[in-house]
Amino acid sequence: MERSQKSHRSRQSGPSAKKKSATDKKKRDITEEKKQNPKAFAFNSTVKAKRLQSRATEKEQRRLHLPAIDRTTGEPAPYVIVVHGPPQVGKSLLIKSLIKHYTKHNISEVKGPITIVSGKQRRLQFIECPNDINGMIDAAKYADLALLLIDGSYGFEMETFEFLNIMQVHGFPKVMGVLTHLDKFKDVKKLKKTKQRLKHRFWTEIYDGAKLFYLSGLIHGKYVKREIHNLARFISVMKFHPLSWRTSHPYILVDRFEDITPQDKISTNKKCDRNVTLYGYLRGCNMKKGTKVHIAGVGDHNVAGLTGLADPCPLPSAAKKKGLRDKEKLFYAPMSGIGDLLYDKYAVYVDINDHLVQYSKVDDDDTSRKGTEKDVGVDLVKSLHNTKYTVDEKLNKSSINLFSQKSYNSKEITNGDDEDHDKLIEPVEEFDTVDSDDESDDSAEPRSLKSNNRNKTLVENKIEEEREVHEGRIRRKAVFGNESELDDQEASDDDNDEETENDNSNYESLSSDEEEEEDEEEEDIEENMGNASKWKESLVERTISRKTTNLMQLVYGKSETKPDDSSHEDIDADASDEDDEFFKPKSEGNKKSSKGLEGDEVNTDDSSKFTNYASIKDWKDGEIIESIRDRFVTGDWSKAAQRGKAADNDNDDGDDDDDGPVFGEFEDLETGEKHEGEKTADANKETDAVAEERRLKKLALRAKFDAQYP
Ligand SMILES: Nc1nc2c(ncn2[C@@H]2O[C@H](COP(=O)(O)OP(=O)(O)OP(=O)(O)O)[C@@H](O)[C@H]2O)c(=O)[nH]1
Repeated sequence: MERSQKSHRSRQSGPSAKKKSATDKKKRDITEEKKQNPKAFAFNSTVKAKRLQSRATEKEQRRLHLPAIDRTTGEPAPYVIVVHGPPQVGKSLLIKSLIKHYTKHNISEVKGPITIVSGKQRRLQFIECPNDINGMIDAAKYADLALLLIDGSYGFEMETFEFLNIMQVHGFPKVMGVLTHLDKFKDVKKLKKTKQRLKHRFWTEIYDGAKLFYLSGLIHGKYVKREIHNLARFISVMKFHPLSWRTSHPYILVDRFEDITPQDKISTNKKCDRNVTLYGYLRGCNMKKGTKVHIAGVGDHNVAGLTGLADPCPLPSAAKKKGLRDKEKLFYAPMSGIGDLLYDKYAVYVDINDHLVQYSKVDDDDTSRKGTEKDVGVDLVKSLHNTKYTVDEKLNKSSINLFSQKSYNSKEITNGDDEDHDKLIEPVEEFDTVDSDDESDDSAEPRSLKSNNRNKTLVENKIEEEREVHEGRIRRKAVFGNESELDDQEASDDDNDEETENDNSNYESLSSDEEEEEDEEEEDIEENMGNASKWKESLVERTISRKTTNLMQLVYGKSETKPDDSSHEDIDADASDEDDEFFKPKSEGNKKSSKGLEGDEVNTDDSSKFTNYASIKDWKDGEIIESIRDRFVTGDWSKAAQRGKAADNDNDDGDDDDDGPVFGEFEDLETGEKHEGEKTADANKETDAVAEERRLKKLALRAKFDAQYP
């Protein structure tokens, strides 16, 4: 038997398909035609299509901005990038790493603004934000982008939130978070969890999706090249939207200053008025001659003259070519001692490299400076050092706190065996001066005692400040109210030996449970971060307590159309409660609420609406409703006293323990003077008759109404 061989399947695509003969091509054309599906790009689901469309529109809207008027003439001034963070977080190192990335130059120290050319059309000016409130306020005024450095191994510190608050006041510039010290984590899972936790917190504080960079550690004392590259790329392409106030006001970030007062003038009078030249890029709009200027931290001054100078760090030539050539990667940092020859109006300066001079703060203190001759540069730096000290001291003494503190009470320890001894002593002494309730022991204590050393201060927006000694210095940890609550709960719920929130490694304890599932993790984060669940709880409570009482129903009885049982019950319960409150002497009401606070049904938001379920009568019972009917205008007042008494007796049965004696008092007030009560009833007989008549009329009206609208 002959079997027909199965023919090869002809190729539909690829190079072999192209080699086919003309007839094949024809065939293929037909099949391709068939393949084309006219509905390929149509939508299947209308819901999905609608969602897609609205998303596209939203994206479009987000991209739209008010047209910004560009008042700048010539080359735009460099964008200012403020690097902010608590002490020792790695600000200088980040600036150094970024400068190295952009310019391929190493800088030994970061002092004052450092200008670099980052692209054909962009210059950047990096500046380290000082660690004091005044410095932060100034930085918030001129920052185009704020890099918020956060010590990942430690968590958020108060400085970050203080700076965020200041920025909110001065017009929020662009903000990016950078997590450092992540190499301190040994456990990968813990690291991951911490990253997530910090990211969510960061998002809550700024906006959902705010950029947060991770710097995983150091290589040869510098941050990882790849990570710095990514960060730099982000900064290079970032769009800066000008803040309206800034665009209409001229301002300068001074990157160099010289005291040009003649020497002889100073020698005759040390406190003479000085002439100072300030250099910097003019931003915002043009500055007029003769206007007064405000120098931050100095005051208002007259400008003797304004001169336009050659750009010390010009943009590369406009010739078309891709990228920057190394030659053009310019930078300018006069205060950091970088830059070659400097020309200005008064002189020409030749900059001598720092390592040739070698002066520093430490040498200064030791009075063994290496330079033998006194020179201006040394003096200048020395004066800068001095200024820095006084500002710090001033700040320490003034102890400004942005967040209001409910309690201020701190302990401190001294650390004898540490190389950072000097650093530690300084703030500790300062602490002594502000301590109100000091329980410190001056003896040298080991660092392991840090946990006892914590001190919590409640701040306004649910961020608590915890001062503690960490790595030989005092740090102000930011602890979030609900986070610590959660910790407490966890500590009490779990039998694990997890540390409580007061513990030193609180931060770690949060992420120490390794058996948790991913989704649980997410939940955990949610609870830690947002106050969502908390506020939702109180919302439900509030809604219940705010249910309006149907007075009409109470006075005129139930209508034909009954609301559903549960809500009816609620309404009645509330109403009875309020009535009780109204008809009871004050002491009774107070007693009730104080008793209630011990119970479970505490409405802490609105204690006036508090419900004591024990004393609730069954208001569905027609008899009980009848018993208070006469307490209203439409009721029969002559019987009111007696009925009231009956109702009260009912109540007495409910809870004898507490209410008994109080009700005696009540009886005294209302019905104790019985004759009087009767007397008034007699005297008002006529008015009662009128009231009765009115009541009947009303009842008739009601019946009529009910008949009309069943
Ligand atoms: N292990 C580790 N060390 C880091 C990291 N970042 C910075 N450091 C180190 O932390 C120390 C402080 O870094 P700096 O750059 O001087 O920090 P700073 O914020 O400028 O400090 P101040 O100017 O004193 O506020 C340096 O010794 C850095 O090497 C990091 O991610 N991991």
